[in-house]
Amino acid sequence: MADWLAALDRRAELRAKAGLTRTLRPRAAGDAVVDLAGNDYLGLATHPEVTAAAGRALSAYGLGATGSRLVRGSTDAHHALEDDLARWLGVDRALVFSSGYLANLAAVRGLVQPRTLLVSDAHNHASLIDGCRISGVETIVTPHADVDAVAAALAAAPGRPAVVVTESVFSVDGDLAPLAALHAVARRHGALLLVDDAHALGVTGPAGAGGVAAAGLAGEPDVVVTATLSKALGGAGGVVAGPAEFVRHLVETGRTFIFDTAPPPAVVAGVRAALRLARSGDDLRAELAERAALVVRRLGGAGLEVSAPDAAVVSVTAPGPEAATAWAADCRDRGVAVGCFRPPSTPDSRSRLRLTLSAGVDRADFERALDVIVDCAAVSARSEPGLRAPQSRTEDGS
Ligand SMILES: Cc1ncc(COP(=O)(O)O)c(C=O)c1O
Repeated sequence: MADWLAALDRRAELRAKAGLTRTLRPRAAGDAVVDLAGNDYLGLATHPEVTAAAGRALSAYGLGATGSRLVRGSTDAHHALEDDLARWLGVDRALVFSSGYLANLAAVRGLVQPRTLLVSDAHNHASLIDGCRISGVETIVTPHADVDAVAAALAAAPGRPAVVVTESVFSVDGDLAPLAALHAVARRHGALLLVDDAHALGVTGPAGAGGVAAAGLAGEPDVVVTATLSKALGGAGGVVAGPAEFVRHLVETGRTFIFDTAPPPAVVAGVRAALRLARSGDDLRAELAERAALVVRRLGGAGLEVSAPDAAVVSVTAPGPEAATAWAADCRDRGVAVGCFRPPSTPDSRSRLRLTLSAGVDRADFERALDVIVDCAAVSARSEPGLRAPQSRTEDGS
């Protein structure tokens, strides 16, 4: 075997020894699993209005955008979605990207000047971390959701431009950032606040407008919002939203906008239809909140360690990476897909199952899935001494 391939094999062996092998599992169209692993929070990915809108644009424009918007031209579908996003988020202007990852890279990089200090939460998503890295400026990583640490970092850099970088709903445990407090601290120090609303858009805030809107910060001139269009909106793509001058700056200088093929018009049109449904989806959001509380009652009641039910993401602690893998595999064998998060996909050394809730999953299937997760924890506990066996069902069956 060539040297470089042998070196890769050795690294794969090390990952395997640490229980951190990643493998691709098959997924069939319309498979019958109960999906607690995807991010289709409102069940809009398959909504007939969404797929019909995408189908019409597919017929009109074809499969792909065929180029970046600056080179190939900017379709009505892209502009219409951006106008709707800007109105929904309460900002001047929005710009779509072909993924949330690329939107975050552009947003962070677009906000920095040579002397800028970035202050980034320790639990931030990889795309924000990479945005800080490619920006090439000093980055201080502050302990998770620690407003005092953010204040101290800003106070230690008087007179320097600074950006506080955070998610609103953190992607691994679903907990909320203290956005109002972070904004107050940022403003006191003349810093900007960049918020990734990926897991909040459509799920929290007035008319589902996300965590920034929920914190009363929509349209603030020192706040920039990013989000993915691939979770509650059920499609693909990302958005950066904020002051018109900043969006113009990204159109003219954002490398992941300029040098990337635009998101396909069909997806953009589908996402726009999803946005209309998400805005009026208070009933879906109420259902999600009920389900999150039910997870905590059922799994917490069975003695499992569960994160706070703040949004549509709830994590359940596993004793280690191998136990997490076995637990998730057992669930899958019984028809329930759950996320299995192990280092380095976790912000700390703790492995978890991550349950992402969807109002689109049948309620009875969802409740049965919770029983499966508890049962499988018991099975895994027998083969893995570190995993605490759950207690029996609570009396009210929740
Ligand atoms: C918090 C957060 N930001 C950004 C992204 C990236 O979005 P996309 O999948 O559209 O690239 C994700 C995950 O998908 C995420 O969880």
